[in-house]
Amino acid sequence: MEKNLIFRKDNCIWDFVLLNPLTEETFLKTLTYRYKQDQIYTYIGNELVSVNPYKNLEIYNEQYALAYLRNAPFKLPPHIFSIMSTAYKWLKDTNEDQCIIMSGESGSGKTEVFKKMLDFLSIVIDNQYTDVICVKHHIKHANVILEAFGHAETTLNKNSSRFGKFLDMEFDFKGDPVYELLINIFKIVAVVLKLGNISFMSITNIDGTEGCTVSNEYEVYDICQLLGINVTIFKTVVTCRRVYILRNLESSFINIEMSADEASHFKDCLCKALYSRLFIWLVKTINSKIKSEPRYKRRHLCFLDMFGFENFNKNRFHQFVINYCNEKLFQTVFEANFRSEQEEYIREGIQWTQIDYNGNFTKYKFNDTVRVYEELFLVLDRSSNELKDSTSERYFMQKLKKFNLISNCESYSDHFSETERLNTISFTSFSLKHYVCNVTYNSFDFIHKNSDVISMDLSTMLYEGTHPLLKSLFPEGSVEMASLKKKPSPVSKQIKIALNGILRNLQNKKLHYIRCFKPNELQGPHILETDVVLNQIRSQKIIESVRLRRNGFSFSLPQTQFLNRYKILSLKTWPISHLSVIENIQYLLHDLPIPAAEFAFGTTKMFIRSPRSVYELEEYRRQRLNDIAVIIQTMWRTFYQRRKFLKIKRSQIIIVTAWRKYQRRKKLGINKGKKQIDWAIKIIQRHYIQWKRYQFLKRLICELRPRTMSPLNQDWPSCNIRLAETSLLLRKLHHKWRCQQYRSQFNQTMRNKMREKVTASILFKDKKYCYAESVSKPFVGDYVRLRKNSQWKKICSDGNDQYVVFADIINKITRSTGKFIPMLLVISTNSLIIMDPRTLDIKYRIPASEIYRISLSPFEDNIAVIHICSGEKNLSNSDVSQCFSSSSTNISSHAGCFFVNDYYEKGDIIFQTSYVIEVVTKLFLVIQNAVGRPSDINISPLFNTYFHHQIVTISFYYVTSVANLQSESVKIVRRGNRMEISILKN
Ligand SMILES: Nc1ncnc2c1ncn2[C@@H]1O[C@H](COP(=O)(O)OP(=O)(O)OP(=O)(O)O)[C@@H](O)[C@H]1O
Repeated sequence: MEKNLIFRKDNCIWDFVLLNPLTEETFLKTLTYRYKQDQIYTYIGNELVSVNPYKNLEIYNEQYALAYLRNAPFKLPPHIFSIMSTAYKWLKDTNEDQCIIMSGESGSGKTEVFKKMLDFLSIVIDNQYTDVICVKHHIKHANVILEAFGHAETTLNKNSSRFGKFLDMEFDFKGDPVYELLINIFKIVAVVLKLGNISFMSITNIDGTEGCTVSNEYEVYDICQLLGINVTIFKTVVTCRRVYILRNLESSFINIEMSADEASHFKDCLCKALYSRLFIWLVKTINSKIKSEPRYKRRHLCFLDMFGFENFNKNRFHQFVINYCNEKLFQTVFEANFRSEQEEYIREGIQWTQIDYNGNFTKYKFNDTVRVYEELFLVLDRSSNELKDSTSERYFMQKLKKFNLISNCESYSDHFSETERLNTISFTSFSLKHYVCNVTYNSFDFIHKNSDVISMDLSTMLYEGTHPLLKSLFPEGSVEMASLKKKPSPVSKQIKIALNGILRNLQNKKLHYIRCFKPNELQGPHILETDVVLNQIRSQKIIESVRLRRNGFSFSLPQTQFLNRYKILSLKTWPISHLSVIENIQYLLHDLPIPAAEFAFGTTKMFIRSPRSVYELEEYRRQRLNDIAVIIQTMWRTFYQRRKFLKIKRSQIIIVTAWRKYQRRKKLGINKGKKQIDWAIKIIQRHYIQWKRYQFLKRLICELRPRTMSPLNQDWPSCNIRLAETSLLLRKLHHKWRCQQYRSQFNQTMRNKMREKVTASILFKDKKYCYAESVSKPFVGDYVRLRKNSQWKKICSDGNDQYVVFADIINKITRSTGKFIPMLLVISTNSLIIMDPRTLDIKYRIPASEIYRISLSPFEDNIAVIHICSGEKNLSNSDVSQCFSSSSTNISSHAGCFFVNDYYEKGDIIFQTSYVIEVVTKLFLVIQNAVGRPSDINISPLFNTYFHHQIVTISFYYVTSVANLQSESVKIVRRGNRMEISILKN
């Protein structure tokens, strides 16, 4: 269910199929209850019953449309959007055209349903195509225009359709409509209105004959101006009748003046002709504009909104035609719904108990009434052709009697009928038995309205007008047509052709029914008149429909089509199965999570009982199609990549072959002359370089011998560029040798100092502004004493262990956090001790084996401490000296101290130790970057290193407060000359 969409609480049943017991009373009670709750829609299986609310309900907005589009119909309360959504989805998913039929009396809400459905479509149809947006507007605009022209107020409905709508929308394969629309003309409407204002005045001519004249001439001028016709001709045509006479074998026309009444009647005919022809032209124009090119087969979604059944006090030709359409439509729907469906069950061998749909209407026979209509139309057409005075209804009635074809039918009765002889039915009236009720029609004007003919003079006058539409509206006015004397087809014929066309159109479509009910005759909200509704329940055979839906099936498909459509839902039937269709369907049904009772096998078809099962089946199919789409995608990608790979492989083979070929050719001595020259060049080069090297070594011996042994001496003779590499190696070797010579002079104390200098150099070189200056200064070792006014203190020195105190760091930490008193941090090879500087109480002790291997203090100006140690193994002196000798870093004196007592793996130490020094230096930068500027964030990192050949992992701890030791690990991997450092959070 959609977010933020609140459906009204609905405790009553949604589907009349579930009604128990099923009687007119229970049906009416449920309908009334739901209507009072504003639940105006209820299902009968896959049909919908709608009761006109006569008030606006907030259930037709975009949110509702999308909710019904996205959800299964049975998940949400009944709604027209649900019917619409089902039809739309079927249209997209199957090749079947869909048609939604709205049926019901005049004022039951059919047109509103139609409009809401268009709203639904305009919401759900994809907006990305500008054509589609255009179409949506066109549909709406066309509907507004057609409503404006074709609706009128009647006693049954304030906005009653006077025309039937059959909207046939073509959809392309993407489910978007593919047509456009164009309309507009108002001048003629203005003429019709103005004609209505014209009145006639009786006059007596000089010869004593009666005539008439237009009393409000200004209207005539307006009309003539709008239509572009001559005023004098107009006045003559509307007041005189031209009569053809034959005198002394000579024919001529004379004008006979009409009385005021005659002229007024004539004017009304003109009005009607103008309006009706304009409307027909409008519909034709819209149809021709919206018709798409029949390039390929598209799917159709149709809506049939017929004018509703009408029964007034006086029923004329209009009602006669409207009710014919209703009768015929109802017969078709009824046939499709009851007769053909039940016949199909029997034909297909489905166990079926016949439903008696004649029920209360045994006296009424559809076919009878429709047949009577057909014959009445026939008589009407003949009468129209024969009759010169087209206003005589008596003539029509006599004709009916004369033909005497229909008077024996039960559905028909008139003045002459036995049953009606004693009744009050007038001579000019006849009565027909309709599926809704008996209706008495007055045949007055039937012939005239059916023939829809206007005088030749009028047609000619209008045809010759300058208004661009008149020629198309009155083509019979042209000289050519006039000579043919061709009359337009009678209305009855036009109606029959149009209706039969529509009904034929319905035959191949899946029909969806919306049965509209009118709740009351007052046309107001909140009132449900039992009699009014009961009559509709009976006339529409609703109870029988519910019974049919309850016992029948909502959906059927030929077995092969059923299998083809749903076989993807079982692995036994898809992709390939060699079983028979029936066996496959049986396997398929077995694998489906839908009860078997929902399906029935006919001899050639499969039947599915409830709409819910059909929907579920479709949902499963849709999901499965998605899965299959993924499989196809994957397979395509695999195929595509493999094809690419094979192409690359082939190219590689071609390149390698070519290369080998080239090598072979080279080896076989092709281009021999060039090879010899190359060889000679190489020999000469080699001799030259040997000579140069000799010269260089000689110079080295001379130049380096008298020099001092100081490792600080950077002098080195220059050399030829080809000897640069050799020169560098020699220089390094020489430097090592000089360092060794230099160190061999040291005693243990000096050695220790030197180690500290080296560490200080690692830490501060290129980082401290005073570094360069401090290099040559001897390292004193006791920097505590160097610091005046500090709380620093050398605590003790016991045996091989030495302690470094850097209270300033602690001081700074505690000052910045504001939580702790100044502390002393003591780092030894065995432990880290934090002490109160005033009392020298040990506050915190961490065993060295657990915490650190290298500790580093990078903060205070002149302080840097690197302490490399291990609880496991001490380094021998030779190891240490080897370690230092491996370092190319200059040993220098600096404030700070350094201890080396490292664990190493044999054979790796030289490389690894120098590497660690490099690492620590880099690490320092990493930490700086990671935690910010050291002066702001006071941390004291403690490093822990492990050496595993080329991989060094250093864990370091940093103290954000004395009591809070946090740890992180840095993984360092050496790749050639490059070192990759990454921080691993613990
Ligand atoms: N769903 C609805 N919500 C609100 N008002 C409605 C609804 N359906 C119908 N109405 C009201 O009922 C009136 C009559 O409805 P509508 O014109 O659709 O009837 P109809 O069956 O098409 O009649 P006809 O056959 O005479 O054309 C509408 O003008 C409208 O005021």
